Amino acid sequence: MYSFILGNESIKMALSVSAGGRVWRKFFKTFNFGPNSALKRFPTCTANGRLYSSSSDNVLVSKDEKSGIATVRMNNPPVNSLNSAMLVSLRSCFEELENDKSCRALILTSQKPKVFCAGLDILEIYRKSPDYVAQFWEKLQDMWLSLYGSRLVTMAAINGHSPAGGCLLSLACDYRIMAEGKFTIGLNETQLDLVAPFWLRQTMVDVIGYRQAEMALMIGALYTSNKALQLGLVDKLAPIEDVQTVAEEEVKNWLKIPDQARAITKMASRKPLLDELRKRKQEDIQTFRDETTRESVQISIQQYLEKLKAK
Ligand SMILES: CC/C=C/C/C=C\C/C=C\CCC/C=C/C(=O)SCCNC(=O)CCNC(=O)[C@H](O)C(C)(C)COP(=O)(O)OP(=O)(O)OC[C@H]1O[C@@H](n2cnc3c(N)ncnc32)[C@H](O)[C@@H]1OP(=O)(O)O
Repeated sequence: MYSFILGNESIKMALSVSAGGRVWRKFFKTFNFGPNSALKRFPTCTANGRLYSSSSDNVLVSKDEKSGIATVRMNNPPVNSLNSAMLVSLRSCFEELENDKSCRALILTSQKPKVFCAGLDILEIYRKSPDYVAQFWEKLQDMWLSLYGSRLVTMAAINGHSPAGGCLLSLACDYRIMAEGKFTIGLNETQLDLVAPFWLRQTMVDVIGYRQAEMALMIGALYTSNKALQLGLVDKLAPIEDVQTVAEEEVKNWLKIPDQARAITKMASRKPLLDELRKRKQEDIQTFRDETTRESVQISIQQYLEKLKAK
């Protein structure tokens, strides 16, 4: 049912055949669309009809064959923090769905309600070697490129807290539905003495506008669902138990729009930022590695970890 990835060429070919031709080919040529990856295979994924998951089960994927809507559930207890394995699994799943020509949309959510994603696993950047940190950052870049650059309708069903890297995931999607209540979302990096990279800052500006983004980023603000809705950081609220259903309804509306026109329009607006990161990937890795391994930043991270544990 699910074919394993053969690389970028196969998706170009499959879609240009299935969607009948020239327009798709031109589209791919123009936008260098699809996974930006040298990755040819996933970590072992088992496919049995509608449900499959990565070998470590940290990302669970199910797909409704009739509608072409896939649901990607993050499953890395206790708080879905993004460690290396998680980043690789997410990217693999996004790419697999991207290359599945019967897939039209993905809903990203958490298997564990109340926490959508706690952001980067802080332990992955605490007292690690510069090389380790650099590799970790590249995994984040690649995962982001595959989600932000996806041809699919991408919907974040934010069923809980979504700080920092959780907000990054949501911002990479086309539409965000968040659980009502006491949950928070935002880019709180400065609170950890970290600086959000240019591509993340830009998505925040694109979504909520310059003034609000500048302020939010400087003070590392975490917003409640209501405030996030007011700012446009999320598009809709729903009771936590309904977030998934509301997301499915919303996706169905989006799928009334012809895929090709929608995807080309999306790519036209996202291409500059995608290209910019592809171009500056090594520079961005170097900055992250150098900034994160600075002793003063390591001390701030340690203090933040202690605060978290003491909570
Ligand atoms: C000039 C240019 C420079 C450029 C580049 C330089 C730097 C760039 C740097 C960064 C930018 C990258 C963008 C992303 C950054 C990040 O994501 S950093 C991570 C930030 N995340 C947070 O601040 C969230 C912290 N967590 C929480 O607030 C809460 O856990 C929660 C609200 C998500 C959930 O609350 P609870 O359900 O109450 O759960 P607990 O708090 O009890 O947590 C359970 C358990 O998990 C541990 N934990 C929580 N979050 C993390 C995490 N992010 N990483 C690792 N571990 C985490 C927590 O300590 C508990 O552990 P135990 O006590 O059970 O051992």
